[in-house]
Amino acid sequence: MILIRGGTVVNHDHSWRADVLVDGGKTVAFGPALDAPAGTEVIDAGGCYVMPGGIDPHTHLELAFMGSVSADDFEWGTKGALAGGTTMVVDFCIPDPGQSMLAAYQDWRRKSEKAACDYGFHMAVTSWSKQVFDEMEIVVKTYGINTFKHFMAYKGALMVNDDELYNSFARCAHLGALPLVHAENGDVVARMQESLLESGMTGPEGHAHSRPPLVEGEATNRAIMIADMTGSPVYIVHTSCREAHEAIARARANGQRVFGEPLIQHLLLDADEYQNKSWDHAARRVMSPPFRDKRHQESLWAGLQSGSLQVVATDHCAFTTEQKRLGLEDFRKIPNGTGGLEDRMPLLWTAGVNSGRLTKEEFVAVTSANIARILNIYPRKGRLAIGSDADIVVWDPSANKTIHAKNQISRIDYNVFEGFACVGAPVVTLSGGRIAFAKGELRAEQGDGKYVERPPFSPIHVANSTWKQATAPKAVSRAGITP
Ligand SMILES: NC(=O)NCCC(=O)O
Ligand SMILES: [Zn+2]
Ligand SMILES: [Zn+2]
Repeated sequence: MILIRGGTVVNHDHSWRADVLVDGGKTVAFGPALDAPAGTEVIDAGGCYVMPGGIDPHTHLELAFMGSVSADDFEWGTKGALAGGTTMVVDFCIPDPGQSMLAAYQDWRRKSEKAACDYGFHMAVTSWSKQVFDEMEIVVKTYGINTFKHFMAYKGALMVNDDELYNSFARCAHLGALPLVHAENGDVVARMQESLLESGMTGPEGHAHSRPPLVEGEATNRAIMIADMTGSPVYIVHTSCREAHEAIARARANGQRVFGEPLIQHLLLDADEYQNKSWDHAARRVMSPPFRDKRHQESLWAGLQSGSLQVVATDHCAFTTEQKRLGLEDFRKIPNGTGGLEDRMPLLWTAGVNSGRLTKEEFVAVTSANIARILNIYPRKGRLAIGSDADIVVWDPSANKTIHAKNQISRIDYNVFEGFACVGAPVVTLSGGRIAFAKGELRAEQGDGKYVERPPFSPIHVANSTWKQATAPKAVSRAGITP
């Protein structure tokens, strides 16, 4: 047993002073002054907040992508996560061209055996066929995956067209699953890339110029409207700009079930980085969508404050400088992706809670509770309650941590947040009832994490489909043919 003594318990809707008792991987009791049964390990949480461990629903660990394999695998990615207060990741299972979803799932289960914290998968739909239609049902019913990812970008590789989106969203609606979308107009990006290269722009700045906010705003609108026509809710990953946020906010104001996920990178890092004279510096920051200017960052923060954006993730897809150099001659070949798993929670606390943009309860909402509800694993995850998984972070709001690549757990040789000074960090992370990280020391081992199945037909899905059925066009019943 573990007793967390003297802290303030913070859930997304309420905070109160309580000790927390953990037993057998679950949270079993709360109270103002709990006794420690014999043999109990006591954690002093005086002056600290005791919160649900973070859930990062957007990672790419050991992903074969753009001619390389992302450098953080399930072991190092999840160890970094735990050191930063995140206790569950959801990674994207992406079938190779022509590979069945079932085979891809087996590959991901093999790769993820090394995970040090709990994990789940989203399944990517990269083409449409009878086989895909059939396999989606197995993925939901047998593998416990209730989310399907669609790329509107990466033309010639992962991109799907509107017809495929429509078919897949409709299938998701039927199966009680939620479609996720990478929303950038891949056709337009490809044309802009060609013209920038023809004009002689080969460096990483070309990556940003080929993916302006309009490319994302257009695709976000399109995905949202296609989802509405199929009767499905939809979740837009890595929402990076005002145009995309406004599309989501507008749809929500119209009663549509749409969710938006800004990344910590897009909240904090500027488009200016791509103008840096150092090729390596700029290339290390190449990701899709690219970083934006302050106007967009302010819009994303406002979305988190007002509730029109619900989740902060990382899209952790880390490549070394050497891997980035695959694109030295042509920015299209720079592997897309950045890291952030270890840093998301301290950075968001510092820039969000310490600035007054977010309350500590809203911090819990956007780092765990909201996504747990969207993924239909709440309150097992995303809440401190009796019977919930003991995935807990003891958070010291006065702890100082300056981010340096030389101290990080990630396997890459730099950190896009290098030098950021954080105030607020985990002192202890419990994962599945065990101390995974304490006072700077990582205790979790590879393989400690468990695969988390997620049932379909979340309350959100049920409400949405009930409403859609009630408001669907109905045939007019007529007594006979009128001559
Ligand atoms: N985001 C990014 O640049 N890399 C990972 C793949 C994706 O999410 O698009
Ligand atoms: Zn993406
Ligand atoms: Zn991604």
